[in-house]
Amino acid sequence: MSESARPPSRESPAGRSRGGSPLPRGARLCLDYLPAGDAPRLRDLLDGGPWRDDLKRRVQHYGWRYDYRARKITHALRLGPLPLWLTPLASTIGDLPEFERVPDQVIVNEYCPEQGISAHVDCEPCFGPAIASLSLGGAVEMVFRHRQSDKSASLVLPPLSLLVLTGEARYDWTHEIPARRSDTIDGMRLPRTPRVSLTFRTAIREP
Ligand SMILES: O=C(O)CCC(=O)C(=O)O
Ligand SMILES: [Fe+2]
Repeated sequence: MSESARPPSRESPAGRSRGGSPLPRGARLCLDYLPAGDAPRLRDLLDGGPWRDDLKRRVQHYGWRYDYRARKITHALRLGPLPLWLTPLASTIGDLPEFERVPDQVIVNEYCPEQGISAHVDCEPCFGPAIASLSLGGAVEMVFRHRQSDKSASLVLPPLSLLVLTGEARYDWTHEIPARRSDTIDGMRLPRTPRVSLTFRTAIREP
């Protein structure tokens, strides 16, 4: 991972998701967050990583293993510090204004066409108030649904972008990636291609 100075990244148009409904407050998409030249090495490192296939999609856990069933992280699930190749990225994400400290937990999700992630709020007692997902590979649509109303919004996550969720977007809205074969992006039906995301979080440890 290059540690070269990162140019200020572009953001998605102020607070608007596709279709025009406002993005949940506290959601911010940084376009071209990862320099394109850093992506191939990251993809190679992930390809050779410790994939787990206990879900419908393949995942890798770093820092702490997350127990999807019990929805918690315990001392027993500590995997150790993030690998060295992830630490420069974790520390630049930790410098974002939304983060109080450097993320120490990362989940890598691999989505083949027709795979998604169902509507959820990232575990509230397990992880801190800011969450950031870096996208690699094919673009997908993420859908947000307000937990107390029928409001929804959706956003295309392009490769190299970083989605940061805090506040209402983190706690009051669910997010999901519909399991589909294609997405309609800018009026065009685009078949899905494999996508990998890395989600950075700060673990809240058991006392
Ligand atoms: O793949 C993504 O961008 C989101 C992943 C996600 O929501 C999660 O791991 O909790
Ligand atoms: Fe999530």
